[in-house]
Amino acid sequence: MAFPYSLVIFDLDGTLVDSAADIAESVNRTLRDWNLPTYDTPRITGWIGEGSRKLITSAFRHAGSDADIDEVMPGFLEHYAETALDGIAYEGVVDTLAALHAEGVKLAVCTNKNEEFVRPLLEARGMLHYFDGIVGANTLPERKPSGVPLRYLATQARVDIDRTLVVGDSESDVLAARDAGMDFVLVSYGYRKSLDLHAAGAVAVIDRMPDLLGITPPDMPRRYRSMP
Ligand SMILES: O=C(O)COP(=O)(O)O
Ligand SMILES: [Mg+2]
Repeated sequence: MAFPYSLVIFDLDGTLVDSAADIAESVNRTLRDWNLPTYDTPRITGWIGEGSRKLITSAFRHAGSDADIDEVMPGFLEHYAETALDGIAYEGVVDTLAALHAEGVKLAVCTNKNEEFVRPLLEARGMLHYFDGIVGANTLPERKPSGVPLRYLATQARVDIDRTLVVGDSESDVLAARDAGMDFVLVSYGYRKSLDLHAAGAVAVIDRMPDLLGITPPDMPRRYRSMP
């Protein structure tokens, strides 16, 4: 059966690429620079999802520091750049992108990672050439949980919102997809916090990316469905 959407917009961290350990390392290097305590990866993973500034702010506040984050950011972004290419694609991701691409489905990335880190990472994992559109945290005036970057990508791809699917792992993805009025699929393996996967209104919850190829959309267009 043909894939039921014409455009798929993927989240990056925790959806396509497992980057938590590298992000944690860049946070800890920054904490060390400021003589602050460091944290383990699961703890830091809980702060990922709303961009690098929120992430380092959470880390510094938990460490008891009230340092001016404007002063912290340059060093953090340097450490982030040092580790940004280390993320590993989750199992089956590249094959799934290849299968969708071969079917003529357009593909895009919408992430709260800064744009300058996105292309090099996708390139390093052999995925860059599959994507027509890429939006990072600093590409547009608004970022997830706003639906603006998702709508921008659909407009750019000339695909209707009803024919666009969002695939993500966290609260930001759910809120952005709902705001944009787009269907969404959640991966169960990512970096979500308190999100209840099965109550979020997803078209499907998948444990492995290749399962995306078998999803069936609801019969009813999204605007007629009740929201949770
Ligand atoms: O870097 C972040 O805060 C999260 O990035 P994501 O939107 O790709 O999950
Ligand atoms: Mg994510």
